[in-house]
Amino acid sequence: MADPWESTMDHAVAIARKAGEVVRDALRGDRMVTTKSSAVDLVTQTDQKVEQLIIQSVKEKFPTHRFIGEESVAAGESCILSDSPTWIIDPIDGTTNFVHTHLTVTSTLDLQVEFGVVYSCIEDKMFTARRGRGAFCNGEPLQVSQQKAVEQAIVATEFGSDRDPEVVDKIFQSLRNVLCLPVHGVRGAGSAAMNMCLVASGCVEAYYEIGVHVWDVAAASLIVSEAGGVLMDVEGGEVDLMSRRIIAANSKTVAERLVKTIVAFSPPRDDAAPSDRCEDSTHLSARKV
Ligand SMILES: O=P(O)(O)O[C@H]1[C@H](O)[C@@H](O)[C@H](O)[C@@H](O)[C@@H]1O
Ligand SMILES: [Mg+2]
Ligand SMILES: [Mg+2]
Repeated sequence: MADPWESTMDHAVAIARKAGEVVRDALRGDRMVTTKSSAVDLVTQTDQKVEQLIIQSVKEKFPTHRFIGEESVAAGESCILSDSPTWIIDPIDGTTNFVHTHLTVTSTLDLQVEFGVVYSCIEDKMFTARRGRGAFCNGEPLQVSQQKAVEQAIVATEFGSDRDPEVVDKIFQSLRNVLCLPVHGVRGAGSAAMNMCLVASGCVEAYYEIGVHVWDVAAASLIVSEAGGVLMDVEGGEVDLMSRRIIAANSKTVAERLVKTIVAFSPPRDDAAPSDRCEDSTHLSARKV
């Protein structure tokens, strides 16, 4: 049966590839860095340029579609899912890697519940998933790891950009608990979306994080699910993409072991009123890197 969203997803893949070209070009030049919710929550002009490139390109083809973009929300736009087709965009997931010219940088585009696209532009890996039709990397099918014993697993996580000592303590308590399960290892790609694509690819058994945003995880969530993986809230139950908490695992067994291990807390939700979000954008002076 013909897929009504096929041409839309093709456009998403094409614009993700174009975004990757812009990011790769920017890596060869200077990057002006400013900060958002904390001194280590970085953003560059390239993040903002790529997000506008994506949004303008989609608006031209699909004028009724809505958007939740990381940098648009940072500039004060709402972060509310509507009944209209809504694109959730992270122009650069792994901005800190981008600023430090590390390798893993992705751009993510998600059209809520229909398809997800994550493009890792340095590796030239295009991760895609269409609801009910599987997950792929450069056209090759993806399948999560079959390892169900968490003691034989590698788990991915990130430390986020909140440096409140009480939050950092909870993050480290979780990390300690996970390491002492024990697990074979803990890894972090510096990009939530890339960590989740590693789960979908069977490279690591699970990823968890408290403090991510909906734009970090929306596209890769569908890629994990379509690769046979499981999404769960850190306290168990269905994941809520606006809650800023997620476990993406190869199986319910591994996900439930992590639920018992993680020290849960609840950051301000992405769909909270702007005044209730801790992400009040305080753009400190720009610096060139
Ligand atoms: O690079 P961005 O899009 O800002 O996303 C990352 C976020 O800044 C970090 O705090 C998280 O720990 C990562 O998982 C995100 O990928
Ligand atoms: Mg991100
Ligand atoms: Mg980003």
